[in-house]
Amino acid sequence: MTAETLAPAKINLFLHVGAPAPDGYHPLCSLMVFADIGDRVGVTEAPGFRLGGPYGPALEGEGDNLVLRAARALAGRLGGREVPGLILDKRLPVAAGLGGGSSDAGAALRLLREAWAPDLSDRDLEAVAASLGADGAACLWGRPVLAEGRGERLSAAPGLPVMDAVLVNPGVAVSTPAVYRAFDAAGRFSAVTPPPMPEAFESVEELAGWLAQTRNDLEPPALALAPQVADVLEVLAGEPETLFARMSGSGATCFALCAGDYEAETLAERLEAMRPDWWVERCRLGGPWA
Ligand SMILES: C[C@](O)(CO)[C@H](O)COP(=O)(O)OP(=O)(O)OC[C@H]1O[C@@H](n2ccc(N)nc2=O)[C@H](O)[C@@H]1O
Ligand SMILES: Nc1ncnc2c1ncn2[C@@H]1O[C@H](COP(=O)(O)OP(=O)(O)OP(=O)(O)O)[C@@H](O)[C@H]1O
Repeated sequence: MTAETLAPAKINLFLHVGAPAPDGYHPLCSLMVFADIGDRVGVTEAPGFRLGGPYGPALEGEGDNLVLRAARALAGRLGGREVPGLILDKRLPVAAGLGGGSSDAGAALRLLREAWAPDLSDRDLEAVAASLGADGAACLWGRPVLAEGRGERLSAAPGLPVMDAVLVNPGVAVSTPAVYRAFDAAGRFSAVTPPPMPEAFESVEELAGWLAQTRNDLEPPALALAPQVADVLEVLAGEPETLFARMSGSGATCFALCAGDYEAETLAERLEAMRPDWWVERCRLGGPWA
C-alpha cells in the first residue's frame, strides 16, 4: 500500500429540509460532524479495485463504487490519468445515514490529489467531490461544517466540543431517495433556518440543549419506512448516559451524545449486551480526523 486514510462516518446533528425544488432536490440546512471511526481507503501500485471489510459484501455486484467514480472524476479534471489500484475496507454499514459512500469518495480524492496534483486547490477538489453527490463536498475534509443549498453550500461550523458518542444501527438499510419521497408525500414543510446559533458551544451539555430546539426532518419519513429506528430512539432516550439522541441523515443510524468517555463506554457496552443484533459503535464526534 502506498497510502491509506480514514473515511470518517458523517453525523447530521440537525437536518432541516424544505419543500422540493422543481428538479426534485430539497433545500436544506445541516450541521455535520464526523466520527473518529469509519471506512479505510488506500491507494496501491497493483492495479484494480479491492473491496473488503465487514460490509464489503453489501456492495459486491453493485455498479461502480463511489471510490472508483471519484478517481475517474479527478483523472478527468486533470486531463486524464491512469487510475492506480484502490482498496476499500468497508467498516460502516451501507445506506445507513452515515455518508459512507461520500466519505469514501472524499478519502480517495484526498489521496489521489496528493499523488497526482498536490497543487490542485481545495476549492477545485471540492467541485469534483460535489459532482459525485449532494453530500460530496461536505464529506471531503471530515471536519465540522454547516451545509446549505442542496448540501453543497458550505460554511464554517460553530466552535464545537469533542463529543463522546454512541452510534447505533438496527441492521436495516434505508434508501435516501425513498426517504425523501416519503418526506414529500407527507407534505409538511417548515423553514430550514436554525434557531440563533452561538459562535461556539463550550460544552456538550450546552450543545445538547441547543440541539433540542432543532430537528431532523427526515426522521418521521424514515421511521415510517423503517420502524426499527423508533426502537433505537426509544432505547437511547431511556438510558441514563444519553444527553441527546437523534437519527442521522436519512437513517437508520442514530446517535447518542454522552457527557464523557466513561458514559459513552458504559452505554455502548450495555447496548451491545442488550441488542447483539444491532451495530453499536462508541466514538468521538467532531473532527477533523481524516
Ligand atoms: C440525507 C443526506 O445525507 C443528509 O446529509 C443528504 O441530503 C443526501 O446526500 P447524498 O446521498 O449525497 O445525495 P445524492 O446522492 O445527491 O442524492 C440521493 C437522493 O437524495 C435526494 N436529495 C438529496 C439531497 C437534497 N438536498 N435533496 C434531495 O432530494 C435526491 O433526490 C436523490 O434521490
Ligand atoms: N463506497 C461506497 N460505500 C457505500 N455505498 C456506496 C459506495 N459506493 C457506492 N455506493 C452506493 O451508494 C448508496 C448509498 O450508500 P451510503 O452508505 O453512502 O448511504 P448513506 O450513508 O445513507 O448516505 P447519505 O447519508 O449520504 O444519504 C449505496 O446503497 C450504494 O448503492
